[in-house]
Amino acid sequence: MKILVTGGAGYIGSHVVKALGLEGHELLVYDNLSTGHEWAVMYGTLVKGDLEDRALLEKVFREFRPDAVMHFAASIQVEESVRRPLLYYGNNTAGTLNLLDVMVRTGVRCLVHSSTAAVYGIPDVVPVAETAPLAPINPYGSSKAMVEKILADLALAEDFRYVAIRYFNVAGADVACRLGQAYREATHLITRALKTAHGQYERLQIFGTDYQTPDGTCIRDYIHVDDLAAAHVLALDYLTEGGASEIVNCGYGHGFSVREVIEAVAHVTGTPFPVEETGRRPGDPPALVADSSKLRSLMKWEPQYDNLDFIIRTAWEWELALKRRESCAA
Ligand SMILES: NC(=O)c1ccc[n+]([C@@H]2O[C@H](COP(=O)([O-])OP(=O)(O)OC[C@H]3O[C@@H](n4cnc5c(N)ncnc54)[C@H](O)[C@@H]3O)[C@@H](O)[C@H]2O)c1
Ligand SMILES: O=c1ccn([C@@H]2O[C@H](COP(=O)(O)OP(=O)(O)O[C@H]3O[C@H](CO)[C@H](O)[C@H](O)[C@H]3O)[C@@H](O)[C@H]2O)c(=O)[nH]1
Repeated sequence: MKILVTGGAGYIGSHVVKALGLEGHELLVYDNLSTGHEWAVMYGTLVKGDLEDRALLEKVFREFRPDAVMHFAASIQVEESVRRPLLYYGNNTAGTLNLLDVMVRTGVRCLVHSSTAAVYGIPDVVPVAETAPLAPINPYGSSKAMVEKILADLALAEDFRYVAIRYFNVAGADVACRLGQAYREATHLITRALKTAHGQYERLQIFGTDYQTPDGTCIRDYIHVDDLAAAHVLALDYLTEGGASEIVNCGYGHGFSVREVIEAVAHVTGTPFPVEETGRRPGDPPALVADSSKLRSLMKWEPQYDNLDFIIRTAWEWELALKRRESCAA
């Protein structure tokens, strides 16, 4: 199949491009390279373009004529979204509207969409199922919840089907160490902790120790990026086989606190590092853990890397490879 992948030069998108390429699909990656990298696109053609550029987007759709779209392009940081809400509504909500408009006008009817656990806000029940109410507590989550609503309305109005996958906390790197997170500044917990262990940062801050959790720090469901990539391939197969529109959670179903992650990073790297306890980060819910039984039963998703130490080890090996790459380039 011909698949157009927005944001395919980014962290998660590049792992999905790898998985789709291995399946033999023909790929076109549409990415503005704001946080993504040309070297991360292992398969297909890269077109540098922005979701805002509707004319270019439409030209690319008319020339490539995709059978389906996978949509990763977005702004992704919870804390930044609290400071810069318009950036998030613009890039994530309005940007997706542009994409959907072009899809409808060029007759492309299948979409796999990156949604997020942040749409739940502070769920009453954890692990949280897809049926839980949407009550985002930060603009990032709201920008994605709005897209879900737009998708539902569009699927009613048009011959259009989608799978929205609500990812929990994506972590780790390609097991063959060719891909991984590569941002100028790390904000995600595991990457930030690894870079601190490596000496890039003086200390790791724990954002909040007074949450209603067993050790007072936030709990998240950390899922290996290649397991998430596999879920995308399954979602595409599901749509291709005529499956109806669906929303599915993707996580392992158990969480780790910030303190537990820090301990695991120190253990895997063999390098204890300075930690500072500080105040809460705006927009953070106390605990997010997935009930992914729907993804497992409907799409036969069977994760392979449900092991925090393994996830951290792949990210650590990638971090060391990235440092070697940077020092060769310097
Ligand atoms: N990382 C996580 O833990 C996580 C969790 C839940 C959901 N998600 C979602 O997964 C998707 C991918 O996230 P990621 O972690 O790979 O982030 P990322 O920043 O690595 O990837 C985003 C990619 O989109 C591109 N991009 C951004 N805005 C664009 C625009 N306007 N036009 C064209 N390209 C644009 C960037 O250059 C980048 O390559 C996002 O939609 C994000 O909301 C991520
Ligand atoms: O230096 C740090 C970084 C993070 N944290 C804490 O670690 C936890 C995880 O934070 P991340 O920044 O790694 O991830 P988030 O949970 O904020 O968000 C991630 O997962 C969400 C879904 O759960 C979203 O989709 C989002 O895109 C993605 O970045 C949070 O409690 C955060 O406060 C720290 O204590 N110190």
